[in-house]
Amino acid sequence: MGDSLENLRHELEVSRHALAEAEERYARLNAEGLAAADEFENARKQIERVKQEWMAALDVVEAPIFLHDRDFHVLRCNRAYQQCAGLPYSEIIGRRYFEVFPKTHAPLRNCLQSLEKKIEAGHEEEVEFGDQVFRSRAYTVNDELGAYLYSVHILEDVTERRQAAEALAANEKKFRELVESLSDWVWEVDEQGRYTYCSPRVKDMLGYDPEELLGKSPFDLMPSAEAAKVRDIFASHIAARKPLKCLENTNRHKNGHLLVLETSGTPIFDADGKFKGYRGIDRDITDRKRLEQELEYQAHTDVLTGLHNRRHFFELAEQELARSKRYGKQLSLLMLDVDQFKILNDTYGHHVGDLVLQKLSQICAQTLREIDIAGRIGGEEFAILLPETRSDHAQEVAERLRVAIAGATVPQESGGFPVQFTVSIGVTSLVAADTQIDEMLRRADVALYVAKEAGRNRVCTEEVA
Ligand SMILES: Nc1nc2c(ncn2[C@@H]2O[C@H](COP(=O)(O)OP(=O)(O)OP(=O)(O)O)[C@@H](O)[C@H]2O)c(=O)[nH]1
Repeated sequence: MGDSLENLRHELEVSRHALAEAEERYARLNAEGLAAADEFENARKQIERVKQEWMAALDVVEAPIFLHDRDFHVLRCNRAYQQCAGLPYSEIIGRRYFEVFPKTHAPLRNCLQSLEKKIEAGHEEEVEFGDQVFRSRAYTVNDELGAYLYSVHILEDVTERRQAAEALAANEKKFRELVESLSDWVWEVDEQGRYTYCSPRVKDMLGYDPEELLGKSPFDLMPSAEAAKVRDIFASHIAARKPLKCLENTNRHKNGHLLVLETSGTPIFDADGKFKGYRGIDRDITDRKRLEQELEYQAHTDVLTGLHNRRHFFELAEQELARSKRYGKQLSLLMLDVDQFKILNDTYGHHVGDLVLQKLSQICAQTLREIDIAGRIGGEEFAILLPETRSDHAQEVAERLRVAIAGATVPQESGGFPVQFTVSIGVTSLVAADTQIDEMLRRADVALYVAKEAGRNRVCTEEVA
């Protein structure tokens, strides 16, 4: 009995201890529980605040943004998304985004890509929605262990950018077609004068593919003497950043022949005003130059004899007179007339008369110097200007001519004896009082008249006292 009481007391004592411990543990746990509940509540509030801040931040973003789950149900969306969808927040959440906005009837490709975990973020993708174009970016968000949490989708309105890009591409195409349809060669050079662009027309013009010329300079295409001549002209324009206007230059075709180009261009500057080179065109004017030269030759030349015609002789003579006076140089003039030309024509025919005039011109060309100026100023009347020649030397030249002409013959059409002919020559030289070539011509004419009167086939000089 005593033992069982003792046992009971012992058990009571143990139970009392256990109870005290339990009470103590309860009190401790209760206190911890309350603290945990507080902590939980604080954390919940903090999470809510952060969430609101994030939503507020997303709302100010102009691009539509939404979060969705694996089944494409919208979890959250910003204000821009609601505006695009034309629905309030409450009517969007929980619906599949492609049935709301953009209504593509199926998930976007890049969204599927990121969900399939092939890539963290899907490729950018353009989505057309009505008149608008959006650039879609999709991201998958996972927890630390890699488990899927949700997807984020950003849609950026790129309608204007795309329209601008399309307009630019259309403009570029138009420009390229225009450039390629031009008969001129369009080019660009950098600040060093090296080609950075050549239109395909250069192939027809110079025989080179455009790529062959990139990095080369225009002077590489010119004969070296021409390059040296033109380089200075180009250089002065470029140094002053002046437009190049119709600058003529001779170039060598890839196959070797020469052609004349006309170069025009304007300087190019970047947005900061820094000089970046020139852009312009080259036109092949070879045929035009040839025609111009031909016309000029015809306008200046006597058809029968090939000497300067009357008008051109007077132009050149006036220039020479002015130059001689300016530099104090000597200048002499010969007036030369075929003797009895009328009889010669009447006797042998007009054709033989023409041959006489041609023969006489040939002898002049052979006897005179390069700088002498010979012109046919009347039917059988010739004038010869001898620059830097004083009177006695001019008389010698005239005498040499007279003798050479007297020794020449022209054949007859009928095959008879060759025909001889003579000339009379009047000589005069520049004096300080002369202001126009007419004054010298008048004196030479007087001398010529004297030569004719004195019996022809002779040289006479009209000196001024
Ligand atoms: N064959 C030929 N004759 C021409 C040409 N131009 C002028 N004549 C002739 O040249 C002749 C000039 O004759 P004139 O002015 O009387 O002089 P000329 O007979 O030479 O006599 P002088 O001068 O006194 O020695 C005319 O008969 C013209 O018809 C031409 O291009 N060809």
